[in-house]
Amino acid sequence: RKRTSLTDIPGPQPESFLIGNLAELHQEQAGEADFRYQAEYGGIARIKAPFGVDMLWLCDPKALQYIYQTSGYSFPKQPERRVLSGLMGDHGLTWADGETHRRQRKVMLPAFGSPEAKALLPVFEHYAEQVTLRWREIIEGSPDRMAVLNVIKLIAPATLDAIGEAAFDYKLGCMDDSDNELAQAYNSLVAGIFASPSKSRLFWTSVAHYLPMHVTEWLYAHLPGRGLDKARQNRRAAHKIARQLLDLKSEALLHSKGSRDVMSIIVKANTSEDAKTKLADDEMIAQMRTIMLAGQETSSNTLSFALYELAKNPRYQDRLRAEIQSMEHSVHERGGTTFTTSDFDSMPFLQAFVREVLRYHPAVPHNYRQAMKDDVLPLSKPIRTLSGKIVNEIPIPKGTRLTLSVAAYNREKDVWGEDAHLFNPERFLDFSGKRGPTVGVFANILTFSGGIRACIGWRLAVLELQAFLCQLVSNFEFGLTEELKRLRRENALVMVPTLEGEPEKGVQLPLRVSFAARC
Ligand code: HEM
Repeated sequence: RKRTSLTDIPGPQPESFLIGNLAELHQEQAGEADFRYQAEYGGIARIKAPFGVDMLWLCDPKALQYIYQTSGYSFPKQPERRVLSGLMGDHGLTWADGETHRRQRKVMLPAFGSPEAKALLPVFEHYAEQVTLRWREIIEGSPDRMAVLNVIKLIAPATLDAIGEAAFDYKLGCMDDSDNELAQAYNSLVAGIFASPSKSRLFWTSVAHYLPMHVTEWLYAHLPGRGLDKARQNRRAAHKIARQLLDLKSEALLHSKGSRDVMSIIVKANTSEDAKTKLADDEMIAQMRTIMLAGQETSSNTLSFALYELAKNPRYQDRLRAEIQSMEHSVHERGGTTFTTSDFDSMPFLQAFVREVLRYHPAVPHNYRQAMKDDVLPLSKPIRTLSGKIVNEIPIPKGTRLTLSVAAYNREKDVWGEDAHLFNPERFLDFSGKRGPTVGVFANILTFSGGIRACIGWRLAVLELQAFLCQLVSNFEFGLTEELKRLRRENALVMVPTLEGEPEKGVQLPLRVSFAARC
């Protein structure tokens, strides 16, 4: 009854009093409900949570800028979402809020700057090469020198190994041994836990915010269930390795042998903190698990969708390959064997393609926040309320729950042009630079989020995508398969590719792969 001010905002009909609009947002493919709301209501809509509670859904650039950038910590994550983050990454950075978040992020930031990311390029190039060698072997042994590969299943262990080495200077060995405990623990992790949620699961996940957080945490730690078992198994496997790594890093630092991996830098930064701001051992372990998850599923899914777009758009595939192979010639001419980050920067189509993939296929389609106090959201475009008023700001009461639509912002026509729903890398080639308010941390795309909670690893992610794409596109040609007519962009907190009718098989993206011609 208190939340009367939201009732005047137009929005979609809820499916029922118990489930509100949650089913369409989470059971349909990622972004589908969002695109409908965007087309019908513009940048903001009232949606319903269980028990008829009003929430806001939004993709309005000015409102998003206010929430992510301007308001500091005034829009914390929703508690039930934090508990899910805790399930996957303990009390690490994706779980933390307010002062705890500020303290943790300060210790972690020095490891994620531009020079630190650049120093890790050889790691990504190495694992991209390993994937290339594997695929070569498979294709050479296949009839007609063409194989249908479930690319995501083959890329995921490589990106996990890459993050292991980049973040911890440790060879996890998931590519060599798929029975490896850690490889198993991360195999189809988010899809196994969060894909295709039933209505009852959506209901309980949402109403968990009526319970104190520690009670929900206890329930997740003890309730039976295949998804929860998978999360607990992941926790055990990740903790075992994280504990060993933390001891190794601390020992190395004592002997002044710290290396350039992310965790060594964090361990070092932590030693300069005073007792009050220092991260405790369990927080350090939580960061390691957070980085393993945040840095792996997102990258392998994005890379897989990138290969899918190339298969779908042979013209872009040819153009990208020509640019990469021509740059390879220049590298060889100067006596080099691998690309540098400046080489990547000198490939305009690669830059444009990576941006367009990130825009079009955001690995995290929604962010969830709530208002810590009564507030007013500014809007880029006025809306007409149900009572007929034209308003360009929306007063919201303390506690209002917000679904921030990354998927829809990335398709905003005012920002990206009339063809925003078209996959078109060329938009980034002649883009004038005027896109409305600054929202996202990279190219103003919201995929890495923005502001004080923006993805800390975005530079690493972009480098990794570039390194893998250069190797794979230079060596292989990608084509579509019949199965891809059933491709789903599954909303499993992280967006993952699955095939309609085969949810039990987990992530799938079967492509025809053959050797690429050399120009
Ligand atoms: C394509 C790849 C990636 C995408 C799309 C992505 C996306 C995101 C998004 C949307 C958030 C904000 C989540 C929220 O506020 O609820 C985030 C946070 C985070 N990401 Fe990434 N990420 C990627 C790669 C990486 C990599 C490679 C790392 C580390 C090596 C990483 C580490 C983190 C961490 C630690 C956070 C928490 C930041 C904070 O709350 O302060 N991510 N990421």
